[in-house]
Amino acid sequence: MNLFETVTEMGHEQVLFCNGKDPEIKAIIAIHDTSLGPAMGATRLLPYPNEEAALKDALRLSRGMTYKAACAGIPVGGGKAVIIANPENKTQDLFKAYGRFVERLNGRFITGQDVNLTPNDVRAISRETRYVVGVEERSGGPAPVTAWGVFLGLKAAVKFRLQTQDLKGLKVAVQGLGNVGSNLCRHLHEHGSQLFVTDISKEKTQELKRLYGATIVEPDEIYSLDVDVLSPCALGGIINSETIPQIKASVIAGAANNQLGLEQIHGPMLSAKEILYAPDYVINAGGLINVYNEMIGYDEDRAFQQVHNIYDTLLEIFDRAKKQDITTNDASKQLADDRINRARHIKAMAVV
Ligand SMILES: NC(=O)C1=CN([C@@H]2O[C@H](COP(=O)(O)OP(=O)(O)OC[C@H]3O[C@@H](n4cnc5c(N)ncnc54)[C@H](O)[C@@H]3O)[C@@H](O)[C@H]2O)C=CC1
Ligand SMILES: O=C(O)CCC(=O)C(=O)O
Repeated sequence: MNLFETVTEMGHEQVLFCNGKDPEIKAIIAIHDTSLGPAMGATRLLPYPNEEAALKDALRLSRGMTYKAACAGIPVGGGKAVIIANPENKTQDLFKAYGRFVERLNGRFITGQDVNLTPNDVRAISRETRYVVGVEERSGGPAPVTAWGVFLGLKAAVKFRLQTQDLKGLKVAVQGLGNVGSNLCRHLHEHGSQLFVTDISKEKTQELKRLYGATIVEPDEIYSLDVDVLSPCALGGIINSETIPQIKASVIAGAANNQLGLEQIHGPMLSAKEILYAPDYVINAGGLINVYNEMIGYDEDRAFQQVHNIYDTLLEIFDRAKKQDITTNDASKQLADDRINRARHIKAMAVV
C-alpha cells in the first residue's frame, strides 16, 4: 500500500501508529476529518491477519464516521482506532497504555467501545484519558440506541421500497445477535415481524428462538432466504460479489459498519437487482448520537429525538438516489459532503 497516496485519496488528516513495549501495544488511530468538530469513533480490538488489514479497517471506518456524523447532523468529525491483538490476550494494562496515547491527542480524538471491548475495558482506558465516551454508568452504553435507530431506518426502507408502514408479518433475516442485533429483534418481534436469525454463537440463536419464536438458520444460509429484509448486524464486507447473487430480500437494513465489500462495485450491483440498501453509516448512527449526547451532558429524550431523524434522513437519501439515478451510498455521500463543505466554508469565512 502506498501510504500517503492512500490517505490523500481517502482524505485523512492524520494517522497515528501507537507502538509500545511494556506492555506491548500496536494500535492505529485514524483521524479522517475534523471540519465539523473533534474526531469521534470507537476503538476495536482484533487479531488482524496483517498490519495492512488493520490499517485499511481503521482508514475505512474513520472515513465512515465522518459521513455518519455529517448525515446525523452531529457536530463532530470522523475517527476510529484499531488495536491489533487477540481478545484472549487483552489486559487492563494494555487499555491503560492505549488511553495514554488517546490523552496525548488532547481531545482531537474521542473514543469508545467497539468490537471486542467490554465496558470494563473502556473503564480502563478512561483511567488514563478524559476523551472516552460510551461509559455504561453515564449513558447506559450505545447499543440499545443504535438498535432503535436501525429499527426506524428499516421502517423507512420498507416504506420506500415496499410501500407499507406495517411491519406485521414482514420477514426479516438478522445476521448477528449481539448487543445491537438482539435489541433489534426485540423491536421487530414487538411489531409482529417474522424473524430468521443466525449467529456463530448457538446460545444466542437459541435464546432468540425461545424469546421471539425466531427460526434459526446456519450462518451461510442467511443471504439466500426468501425474506423481505436482510439485516446485517455482525461484520463488515458481507455484501459482495459472492453474496449479492444469492440475496432475495428487496431491502438491506442493518447495523454493521462497512457492509459493502467494495462500494463502487457492490453499490451498483445492488441497484441493478433493485435491492434498496440503507447506507450503514446513516442507519447505524444511533450509537454516535448517544455518545455525543453523553459528551455534552446526557439527556435521554434529546438523544432519542435525534435518533428519530434517521427515519427522515434515510427517506431523503432514497429520494435523492431515485431522482438522480445514483446509488443510495452515493446519495448519502453527497448529503454528507454538502454539510461538510458548508462547515468548511463557514470556518473559512470566520478566519477572513
Ligand atoms: N454497538 C453499537 O452501538 C454499534 C455497532 N455498530 C456495528 O454493528 C455491528 C454489531 O455491533 P454489536 O452488536 O455491538 O457487536 P457484538 O459483538 O455485540 O455482536 C456481533 C455478533 O455477531 C456475531 N457474529 C460474528 N461473526 C458472525 C458470522 N459470521 N455470522 C453470524 N454472526 C456472527 C457474534 O457472535 C456476535 O453475537 C458491528 O459491526 C458494529 O461495528 C455500528 C454502530 C454502533
Ligand atoms: O462509540 C463511539 O465512540 C462512536 C460510535 C462509533 O464508533 C460507531 O458508530 O461505529
